[in-house]
Amino acid sequence: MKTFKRLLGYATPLHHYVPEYVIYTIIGIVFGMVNFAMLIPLLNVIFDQVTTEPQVINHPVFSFTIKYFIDLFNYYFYYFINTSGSKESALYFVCAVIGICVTIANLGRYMSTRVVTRMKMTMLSRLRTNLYKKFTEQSLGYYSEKQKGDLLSVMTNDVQEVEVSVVSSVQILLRDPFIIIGYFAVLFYLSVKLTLFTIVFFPVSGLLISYISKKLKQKGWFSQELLGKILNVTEETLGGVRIIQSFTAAPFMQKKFGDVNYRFISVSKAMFNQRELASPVSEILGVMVVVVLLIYGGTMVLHGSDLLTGATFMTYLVFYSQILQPAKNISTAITTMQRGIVASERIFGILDSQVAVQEKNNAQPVSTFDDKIEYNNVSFKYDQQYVLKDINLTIRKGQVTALVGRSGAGKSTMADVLPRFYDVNEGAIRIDGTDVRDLRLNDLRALIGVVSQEAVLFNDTVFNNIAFGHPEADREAVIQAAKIANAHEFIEHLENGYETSIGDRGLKLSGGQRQRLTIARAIFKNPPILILDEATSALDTESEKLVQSALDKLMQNRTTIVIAHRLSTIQHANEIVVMDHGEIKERGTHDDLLSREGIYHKLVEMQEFK
Ligand SMILES: Nc1ncnc2c1ncn2[C@@H]1O[C@H](COP(=O)(O)OP(=O)(O)OP(=O)(O)O)[C@@H](O)[C@H]1O
Repeated sequence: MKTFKRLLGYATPLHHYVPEYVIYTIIGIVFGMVNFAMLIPLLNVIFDQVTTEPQVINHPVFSFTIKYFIDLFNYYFYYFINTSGSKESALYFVCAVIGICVTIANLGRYMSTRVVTRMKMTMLSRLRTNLYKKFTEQSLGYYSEKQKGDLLSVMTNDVQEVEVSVVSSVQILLRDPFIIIGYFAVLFYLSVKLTLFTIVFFPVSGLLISYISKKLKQKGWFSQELLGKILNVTEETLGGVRIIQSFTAAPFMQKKFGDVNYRFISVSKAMFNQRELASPVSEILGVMVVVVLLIYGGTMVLHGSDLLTGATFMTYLVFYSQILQPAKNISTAITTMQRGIVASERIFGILDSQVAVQEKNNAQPVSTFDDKIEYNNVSFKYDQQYVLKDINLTIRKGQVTALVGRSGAGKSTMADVLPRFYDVNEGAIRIDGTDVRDLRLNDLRALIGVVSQEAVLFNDTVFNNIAFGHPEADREAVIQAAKIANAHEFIEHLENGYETSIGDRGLKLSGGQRQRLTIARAIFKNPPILILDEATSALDTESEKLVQSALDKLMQNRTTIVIAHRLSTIQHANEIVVMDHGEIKERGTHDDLLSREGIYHKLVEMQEFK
């Protein structure tokens, strides 16, 4: 219930929808009922129950009661017979009333669905927006624990499930009980005795029918498990065709598959047959109920009860049949609602997840970097094991610091803790003496530019990729950045220049072009501190040169931490920090370190650097 209330909260303010919805729904129900009520005069006319003798009926005095409207109808009914002297004109009149009522009833229903659609769309759009916002704000640690597919599935499937199950169930639960109440009121009006009988009989039979059909439907989703087995055997086979063939094991595998397949087929057959039984069984039971009603009510009519005429009884049956569908709808809505609630809980699970890296309430603004970055006794772990152990490092303004070491040594982690993609577990990182955790998060990140190995670009124009996050940026500044990054020339040759859309993740560009665009993006941002993760994959010499010279220009006049893979970068670094198993093992310049014949020396010997 709490989840449900919270979901409705996403459609607020409810008063924008509820009164309108109630009015349209009532119009739909009332005119729908009037429509069926027209059966009585219609049947009476057709079966000759109406005399053409002139009748004196006075125009009723207005009051907001059912009686007034019945009297008004009767007034006109006989008015037409009296003036034309034929019953046909009454028939036309009744048909005209039916036509008008059907139109109004359907208009009411249509308008009410429009209100629901409006409310539904508001709710779904807000849910999606909030999820997306959370995805952009959630810290990186969260994403290493969660599967991307699961998160996407929440954004698509679960939101859709809420749409299908919760919203349509709510629509039914807000409408169909009123329909049932309304129709029961009319049933009482038509025959109290028969309705008292129905009222006892209806819920008992309804529950019985829904119980039996649910039992039949429920059985057997275990065949999903068998389907899984079929997939497993197939996957195993596809991965091992070579082995299967070389061991001439095809017949063996075919038999293995055949067994699983046979079991799946027989279980599925039984399951489908049983499921299909639900519908005829409930239909037969439903008709039985009507048959009992027919016998009971029919006997009343045959015995000439004053209370029930033939036409009234038939109308009664029509009204009664109209109750069955909403009753079924309500029972299905309650079950489907459960599914929707489970889906919403998954959505709320994400929305409620704690963001590990948060800004302090009294965080300090910062806009410049003046002196140094310090790692003071920094230790960090993702899970159990420390990945950074008691790191102490000072990087002075304007310096290039190269981080080198074997794969898994902790270089990327060193870089990631600076812009607070993760918070350190022990020690502190300070920028100009202030702990990064005391700074405003956006200010801190504005100081730092990140150029990663993988050129991450977005499906947008070249311009928007360079001026990422600043669509209003000055065109000249963007072009200038592209020029410095050696990208201007190739951009000019693109179909629409800076307005060319670069496709999904920049697939329309070459590897080197993508990298130069990411460099242009960093140049445009113009941060004082740069974290550069050098690409390891080789480009062709021409492209490599362009990228390298772009990088050199990017690094000019900046403080750079580079996860270095190129000897040229390392040689020019002011300090090389050699990491191993999360610790700084050696530091110094290239020549220093070579002469020490330690880890660095080995790395160079093993040609780890290009
Ligand atoms: N998100 C994560 N969750 C858990 N452990 C991680 C995560 N990222 C990295 N690690 C582990 O932390 C250690 C250091 O990883 P890191 O990526 O910092 O090394 P690296 O020196 O940059 O390696 P490479 O040169 O291969 O990128 C590794 O043992 C790695 O398995």
